Amino acid sequence: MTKHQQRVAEVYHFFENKDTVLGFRKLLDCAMDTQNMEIYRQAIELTDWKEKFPTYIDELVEKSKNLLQNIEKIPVKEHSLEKSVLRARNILKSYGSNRFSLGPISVEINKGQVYGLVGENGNGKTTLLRILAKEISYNEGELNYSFNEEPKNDYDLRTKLVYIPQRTEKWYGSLKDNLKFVLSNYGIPPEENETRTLMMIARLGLWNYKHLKWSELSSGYKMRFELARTLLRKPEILLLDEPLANLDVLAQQVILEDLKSIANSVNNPIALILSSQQLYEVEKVSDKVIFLKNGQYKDNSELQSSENTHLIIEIDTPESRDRLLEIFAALNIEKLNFNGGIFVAYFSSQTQFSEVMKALGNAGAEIVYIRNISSSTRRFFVN
Ligand SMILES: Nc1ncnc2c1ncn2[C@@H]1O[C@H](COP(=O)(O)OP(=O)(O)OP(=O)(O)O)[C@@H](O)[C@H]1O
Repeated sequence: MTKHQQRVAEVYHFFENKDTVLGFRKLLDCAMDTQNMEIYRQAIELTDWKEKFPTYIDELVEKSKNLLQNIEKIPVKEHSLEKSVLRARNILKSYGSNRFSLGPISVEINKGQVYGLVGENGNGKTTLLRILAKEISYNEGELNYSFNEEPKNDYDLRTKLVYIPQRTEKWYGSLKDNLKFVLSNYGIPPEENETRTLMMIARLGLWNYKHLKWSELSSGYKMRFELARTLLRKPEILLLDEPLANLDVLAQQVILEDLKSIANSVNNPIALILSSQQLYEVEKVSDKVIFLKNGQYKDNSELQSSENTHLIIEIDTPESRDRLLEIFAALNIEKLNFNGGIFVAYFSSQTQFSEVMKALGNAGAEIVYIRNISSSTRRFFVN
């Protein structure tokens, strides 16, 4: 099975289970991979129909499966993912005006991979992203890229290597016209421009917003517009600074799922690094999570090492420390820290998470939430 066939099979599975929300977005990904304008037109028509009749689920499943049959027939060229597209070695950066210094940092990423960049405010996330994007200089180290083709000039480099800051600039006119303008700069003929633009609008969930102006969009949709504008230019490396800021939890999960899926495109995969404060959400989609503290680098591969086998549990509970210690007395508890309203309990590696939950349940403890953070980058924050 080719990767395209696998992705198509996955979408069939979604529709067979009537999971049309994520299924439809994945259907559009498969459609996009074909780079076939007839398929694009069919996908656009279906999106328009779906938005007009949002409650006709059975018909949507039927129509989507028909489109999938057409998509399946189109051969999709698979892009090799073997070579890293960005390699940074021992990067060091200090700002002359203050004592902050970043590094040494070494990062390597392939297309199709997603890296999350986390850390508290002011620990160097933006600085690192801007260095990797060649927007600011560094003092020491090496930074190399392997694009499909050597960039011809700075504009070409900025097409392949894109950094989207947290606050983006205001634009004028309608969302759709702004997107069409991007492709017209690349000399795409009008009919194809219209089709590619509408396809991108459909894929990024902007269908009902396409005629709106900048001031009429919420910040989440402004970010989606920025992504659409960038993706039309087919970047190879995408660096996003806090794309989840200002989004509600559901919107965060949706955009992360979308980003992961888009980065994993069969014929146009992207290496994606995004910074965020939303650790758990980012962890779910990331191939690697990088943690910065005072400019120093750590990543989640350290958490898999043999010295790090403790069971560490985060518990939000109104119970007192003494009460928790009593509940956990028989469970080899080593340490119980109170951290910003939440307890962090450290157990030996022999203790199982299920035993901890059982002990809490048997004692009738009141729990707001409980999470096993043993292999989460969250450990770097609480230590
Ligand atoms: N142009 C600059 N000149 C001097 N110092 C700077 C400059 N830009 C950032 N800094 C300092 O570098 C440090 C790291 O900042 P940076 O913006 O990279 O952190 P961050 O992790 O992205 O923070 P946040 O989560 O708040 O966006 C901070 O101490 C900041 O004051």
